[in-house]
Amino acid sequence: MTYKIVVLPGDGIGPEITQAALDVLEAASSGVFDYELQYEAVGGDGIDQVGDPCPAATIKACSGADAILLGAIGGPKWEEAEKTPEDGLLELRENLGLYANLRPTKVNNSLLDLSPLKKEIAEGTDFMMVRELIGGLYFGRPKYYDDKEAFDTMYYSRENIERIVKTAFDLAASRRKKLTSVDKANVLANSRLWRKIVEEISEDYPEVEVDHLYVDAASMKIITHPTQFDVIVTENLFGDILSDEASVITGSLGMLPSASLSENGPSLYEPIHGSAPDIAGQDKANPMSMIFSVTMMLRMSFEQDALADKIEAACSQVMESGLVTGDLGGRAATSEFVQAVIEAL
Ligand SMILES: NC(=O)C1=CN([C@@H]2O[C@H](COP(=O)(O)OP(=O)(O)OC[C@H]3O[C@@H](n4cnc5c(N)ncnc54)[C@H](O)[C@@H]3O)[C@@H](O)[C@H]2O)C=CC1
Ligand SMILES: CC(C)CC(=O)C(=O)O
Ligand SMILES: [Mg+2]
Repeated sequence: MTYKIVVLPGDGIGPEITQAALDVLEAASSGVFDYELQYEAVGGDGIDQVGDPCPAATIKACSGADAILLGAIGGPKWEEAEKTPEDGLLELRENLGLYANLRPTKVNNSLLDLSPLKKEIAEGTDFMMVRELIGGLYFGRPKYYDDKEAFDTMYYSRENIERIVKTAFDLAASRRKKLTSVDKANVLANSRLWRKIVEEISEDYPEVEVDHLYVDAASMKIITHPTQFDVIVTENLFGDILSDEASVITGSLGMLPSASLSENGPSLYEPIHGSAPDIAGQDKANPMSMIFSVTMMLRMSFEQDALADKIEAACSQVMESGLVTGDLGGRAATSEFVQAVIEAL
């Protein structure tokens, strides 16, 4: 069977790390996993190519794919566009119904030196952040600003909270059976409903231990006690911020992949970071976030665990040898790192 993967390279370092990860996939998968790639435009690339950061043709191609890979979008060139690359990304997520964004923070214990945290704090860190992706402040209407005032709307329906919370409980039940719900229920009405629903749904998962943290305290505990977490579930904005914070426990934002799931359609895999305009086009980007996005795809969409293991083992071997990109304190170019991974396969 030949699987169809739709590739959305996007902007900035997006195309560079996408190509890097696809080179690794091609080298590793020969004779094992058969796929075809279809390239489509999104973000600033969509604006430049067809005047739309979320072209109809892209949505159509994604809807018919077995899986989707996205690099990153955005950059100064399109900041003043009527419809920005970020608007396009949100539209893509909403159109494809990608309600659950899974962001794993897993420290490789043989690469503890890469973490800015003390070894004894970072060692054993392995948690999954489940971020609600198509609700909350990023989508709520009305939304408005002029020179005198501005407002956004934070809105969640019961159904949308139930859906993400159940996904997180299912995941916790399949892991170490601990779920931490992060909210701001001491202040926000949204969070009060969120917390109530978490408590209700917990009745159906007696084997899962549940606790609640306010988002401010959670941001502190993720850094001081990262190993206390197994699955974290939270709303869109909090998850966006906390996952960038969590990523650096592994050494760099450039290490973290994600999987976005819908109820019935294909899943989308993308790094958690943005288009990094400050290093774009310089062969400096860390491609690990995209390589891990590919291995998440192999596991979750195609049950190709052995192939994913093989790619990750080659990456670990290269990083353990000290060959790492600048964000991890090294000097390797993206191309040099990828070549070494391909040789280590
Ligand atoms: N999903 C997406 O496509 C996202 C897009 N963005 C967009 O990206 C653009 C840049 O935003 P920033 O706030 O600068 O966030 P960013 O995540 O692009 O970069 C933050 C910092 O991390 C570094 N970095 C990120 N990924 C890296 C990698 N793979 N290797 C090495 N270093 C890496 C960058 O060089 C920069 O110093 C904006 O237009 C923003 O809206 C931001 C976040 C997510
Ligand atoms: C650019 C935003 C729309 C998204 C973002 O920061 C993210 O998904 O992490
Ligand atoms: Mg973000």
